[in-house]
Amino acid sequence: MKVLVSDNLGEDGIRMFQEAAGIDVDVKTGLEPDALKEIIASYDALVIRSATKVTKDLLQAASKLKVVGRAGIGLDNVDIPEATQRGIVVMNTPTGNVITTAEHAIAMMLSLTRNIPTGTASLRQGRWEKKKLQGREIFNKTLGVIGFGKIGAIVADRARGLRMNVIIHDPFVTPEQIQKAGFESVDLDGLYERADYITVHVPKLKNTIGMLNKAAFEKMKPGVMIVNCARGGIVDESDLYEALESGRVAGAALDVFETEPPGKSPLVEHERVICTPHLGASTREAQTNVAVAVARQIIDFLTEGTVVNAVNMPSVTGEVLEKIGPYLTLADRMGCLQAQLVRGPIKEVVIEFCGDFKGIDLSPVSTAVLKGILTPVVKDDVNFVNAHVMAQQRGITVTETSSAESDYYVNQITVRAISTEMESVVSGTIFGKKDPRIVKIDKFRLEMIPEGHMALIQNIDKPGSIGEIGTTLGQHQINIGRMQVGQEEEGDRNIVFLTTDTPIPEDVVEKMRQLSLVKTVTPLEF
Ligand SMILES: NC(=O)c1ccc[n+]([C@@H]2O[C@H](COP(=O)([O-])OP(=O)(O)OC[C@H]3O[C@@H](n4cnc5c(N)ncnc54)[C@H](O)[C@@H]3O)[C@@H](O)[C@H]2O)c1
Ligand SMILES: O=C(O)CC[C@@H](O)C(=O)O
Repeated sequence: MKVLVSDNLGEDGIRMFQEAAGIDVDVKTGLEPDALKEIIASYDALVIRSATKVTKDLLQAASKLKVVGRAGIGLDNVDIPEATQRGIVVMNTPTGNVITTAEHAIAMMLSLTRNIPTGTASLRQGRWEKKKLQGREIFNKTLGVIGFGKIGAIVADRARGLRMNVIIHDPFVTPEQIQKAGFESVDLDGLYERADYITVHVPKLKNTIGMLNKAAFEKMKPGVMIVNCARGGIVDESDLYEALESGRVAGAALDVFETEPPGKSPLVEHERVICTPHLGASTREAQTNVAVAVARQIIDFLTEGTVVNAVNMPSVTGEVLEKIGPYLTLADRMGCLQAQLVRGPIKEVVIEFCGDFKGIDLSPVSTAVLKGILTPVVKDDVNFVNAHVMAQQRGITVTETSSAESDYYVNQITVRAISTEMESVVSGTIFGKKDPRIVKIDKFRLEMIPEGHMALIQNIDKPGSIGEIGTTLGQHQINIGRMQVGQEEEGDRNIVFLTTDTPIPEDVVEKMRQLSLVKTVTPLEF
């Protein structure tokens, strides 16, 4: 078996590959995409960090490749759908660098509030600026932590040790879980109003890009300090620059950037901004942890077939996978749909299998539902191995039931998601041999293909209602690829599913919400 390590990997990991029986390892870092494409066909495994781009083009040339392993968390640089399509397992190491990154966020906050980098630079230029560089104590100040996942929870804990008042905003973790950890759960506006320091620890998702923007800065306490050691783009860089200039934001500490490296930007050069070049995970300890973890996972996979921390596959044989594959896709999409339909943190998930599932192992299918529910919230952190544990840690109870009866279809999966605010029920089945379809949402029957950019619209079933939706989208040059209409079993409402060629921008969604016969509009992404 041949392993290619194409990004810098901790020595301990490389040594493990060298010492593993039956494995040959080549370390070739910094290759241009074409050079990598030329050699990839002879490798069974590829080990990366963030520099190598595992594109569709590269995967097409990777005829022997069985596994891609990321030493670290982020998989933004891997075309996961294409890898899945080709049966290539994609793994990451979701826990090895979380302490290190949390410590970096704390270090950045302290350095910022005490002007340490500026003081160093000023001394190097022969100045002694005690008055100008006076700082602020963090004792008794309020730290707002956005995102109470692995890193956010450690940051909160360390800040408590520094005697800060820590408040948390995470709409996907129940307030009880946050209180159980000893912190106060608040809504986002409450956090903006009260926090002296704000640190973000959310994944980069459609709804977290630009989360800290002009509107958010305007709600914050004047003089707030911002820390971003999560992902570039979660804090809008040009809005941050303006907020620094206006004085609303007193300082910012950035480890990550919209474009990396950011080059010479006015933000990076701003005197009240301190920066590091994506060093959050860069400690000897974390790099050893992730290198050892990825090496162990890949060696075990190549020699024993064991799958650990795969984001795109459960631990089953190829033969079983062929049978359950369509159900895994269906379950994942149903979970993903529920995550987008449900308001408030989900407390309970009930998965019902009805009808004939002969020869199908249903436990990975349930896991796929949970993975689908959690992916829009935690992105690459959830996989087939940890989905159940992660659900449990978030206070989500999971129940499975099965019965031989199914009303409309040979078999049907129903997922009930119950949050603090509502209950949503979605049913799905497989059409033909492998085509997932959502066949019921609450009281509406339909046949929806869950893929691409979509919108779910509830409207009054009257002539003209669908026309006004089409006209609004047409006015904004948004092409409708597919439209499905579902009728309420009893009542006067319709449910309309649109698939569009491009995502529907927020302002157009707002316009659709204003239409006279439209009740609700929910944009969806699969
Ligand atoms: N700087 C670095 O080198 C470095 C290293 C590791 C991780 N990271 C980044 O740090 C971030 C956090 O990583 P993690 O391992 O703690 O992730 P995690 O998945 O464990 O936690 C993310 C948390 O964010 C919450 N969340 C999702 N959407 C939210 C929203 N709109 N508002 C508030 N909370 C929301 C989720 O519920 C979850 O609890 C990620 O962006 C990750 O990529 C950066
Ligand atoms: O490999 C790195 O240094 C980036 C680490 C981090 O952003 C991750 O996603 O794990």
